[in-house]
Amino acid sequence: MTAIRLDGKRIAGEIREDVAKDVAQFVASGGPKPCLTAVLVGEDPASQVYVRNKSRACEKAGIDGRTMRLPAETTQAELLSVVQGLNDDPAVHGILVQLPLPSASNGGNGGEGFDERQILDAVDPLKDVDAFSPVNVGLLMQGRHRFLPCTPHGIVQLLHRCDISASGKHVVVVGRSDIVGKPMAMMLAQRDGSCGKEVANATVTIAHSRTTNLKQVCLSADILIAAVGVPEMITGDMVADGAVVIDVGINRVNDKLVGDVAFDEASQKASAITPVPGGVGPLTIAMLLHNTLMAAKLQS
Ligand SMILES: Nc1nc(=O)c2c([nH]1)NC[C@@H]1CN(c3ccc(C(=O)N[C@@H](CCC(=O)O)C(=O)O)cc3)C=[N+]21
Repeated sequence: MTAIRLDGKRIAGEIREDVAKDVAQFVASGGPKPCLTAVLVGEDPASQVYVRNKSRACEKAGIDGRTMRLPAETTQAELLSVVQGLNDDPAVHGILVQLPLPSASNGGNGGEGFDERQILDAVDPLKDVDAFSPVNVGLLMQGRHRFLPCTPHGIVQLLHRCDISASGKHVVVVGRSDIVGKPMAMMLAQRDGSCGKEVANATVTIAHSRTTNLKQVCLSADILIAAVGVPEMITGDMVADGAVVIDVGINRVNDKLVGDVAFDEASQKASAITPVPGGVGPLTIAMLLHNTLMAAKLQS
């Protein structure tokens, strides 16, 4: 089988157009211009690229995309007070603290390294467009979400818009991060998904680096979602014939972007697969715009 390429970039474009129309309507009806402020600490080149893409996407959607740049040596207390200031600023609807924060060896927090959890916990849950705050994670767990985390939500939108049902299927999520793996599993297992029942009601397995017999587990997946951050770790022999493969990995290897899936091999087995770049990444940004508009609506 040769897989269909799931065009995340095109679908992200559709979502961004929808958001732009909604923003225009919201503003025309007297709402404030939605404003997203990204806080970028230090000079990590990958983070700079991401933050730049994001602010360009904001402008195109009619959203005020601001970036606050702080030096790596910023202290934990200073960063907390920056977040507090954004919480208190009524003109700011969405706050995103770009991760990872600079490590101790990169001079983060004056060489001590940041307590990332404490920073993320400080973001007002109503402005938490990443959905990283424990309040929003808890609401998601209970099936009464406000914001959905951008990457898993983008994947749900992709499946929905490509008419790929997860209902009753076995989904294997490789990776258990708070940002992707855990919320992804929860969203697909839920009774009422964010796009209706077709992208919900899955039987979900979370696999990870300690999973015994990872290959066999992956081979049992109807839908295989790779979110491990290891370049091309999922090889063709781990993909069942006809499976749908979603690659969340964005790894820079010798100046080239590669996913967590060995794309060419996996394409020989899968029925559908997302490329890297042009797959899940652009959807993450589209859903961030969606959440920013939602934040502006919630606050006005
Ligand atoms: N608080 C926070 N929230 C995040 O959502 C967040 C973060 N921190 N830190 C970094 C990661 C990474 N991330 C990406 C999003 C889109 C692309 C993306 O659009 N990628 C393009 C390629 C871009 C390129 O060429 O470099 C693609 O896959 O086609 C990549 C990476 C969001 N992150």
